[in-house]
Amino acid sequence: MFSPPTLDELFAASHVVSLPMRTKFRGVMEREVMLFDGPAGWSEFGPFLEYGDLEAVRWLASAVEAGWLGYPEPVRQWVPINATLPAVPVELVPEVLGAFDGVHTVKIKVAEPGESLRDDAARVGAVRHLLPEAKIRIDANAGWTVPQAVAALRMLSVFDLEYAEQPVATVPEMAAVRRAMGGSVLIAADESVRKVSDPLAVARAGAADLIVVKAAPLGGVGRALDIVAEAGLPAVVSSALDSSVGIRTGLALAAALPELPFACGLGTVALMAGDVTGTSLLASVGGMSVRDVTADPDRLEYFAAAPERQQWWRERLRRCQALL
Ligand SMILES: O=C(O)CCC(=O)C1=CC=C[C@@H](O)[C@@H]1C(=O)O
Ligand SMILES: [Mg+2]
Repeated sequence: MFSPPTLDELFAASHVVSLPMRTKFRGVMEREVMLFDGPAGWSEFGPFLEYGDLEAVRWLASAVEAGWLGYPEPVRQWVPINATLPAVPVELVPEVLGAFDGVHTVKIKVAEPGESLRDDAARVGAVRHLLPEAKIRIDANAGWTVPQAVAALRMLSVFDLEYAEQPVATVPEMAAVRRAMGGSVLIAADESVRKVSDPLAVARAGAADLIVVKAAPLGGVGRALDIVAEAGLPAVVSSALDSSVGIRTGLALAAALPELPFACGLGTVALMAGDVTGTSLLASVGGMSVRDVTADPDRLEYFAAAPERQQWWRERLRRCQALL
């Protein structure tokens, strides 16, 4: 029987770092996470700062599973990876994509607050121009209403989209967009899987063609594998903007899924200007080999968060551990 770590064991294994970003992503220029040096390997607890404890506790379950139990047997040793393009101005597109090696698939953020469909079309068009053969997927992070999504997808489909991720917020809205598009653009569910009490509702409602799965928000690799099996839909593994330690967990999920029909969004360390290891998990020639990651003590010290932020994370850990 697995006996989970006590709070004292978690405290003793923990390190809080603040990693600088190269490009603003989710509106932030730095990513704070807590890492654990667990008996089964390094693991990451990095719910975004604004998340409440009930959501954050799933990220802790994932970190405990990874650090104290380890990962399931991989069924593949290499995972195809997409480049991720934040909602940057068009003139920055070549530079941001230049950080990714061997780009066959690009995920582009669209529907950013304060931006217009014209900005989205310019960004997607710039990628299509730069990479005529690449697969292009877009992610609206629920930024559109149903009519806006239908209009946007009709317009952006001229650039040939692999799929559109979370165009709208709710499951019924996702179903409405999917119906309206009639299969001309595939619909992927992200927030409708990872931020809801029932991650299978979207599949049951026939509201998506595929699901995006992220190990930490779903409570770990084991639970994510179960969700994919039960959903019965193709799955894309993606990151939560993690350090290489957290990416390792996503990689374990991608490596263990019986089918992996899409490139995975695990290349996001390329968007960061600092990492906890000198051998970052970065894609090369469009993919990543499955391997372990160890945090480097010098980097943990160099990127250590300010004392008051460490305290904030310890309080969060205390509250979430009580909810596990
Ligand atoms: O899937 C990818 O290409 C990268 C990961 C990614 O886009 C995300 C990571 C973390 C938070 C999210 O806002 C975002 C997403 O919505 O998928
Ligand atoms: Mg998404």
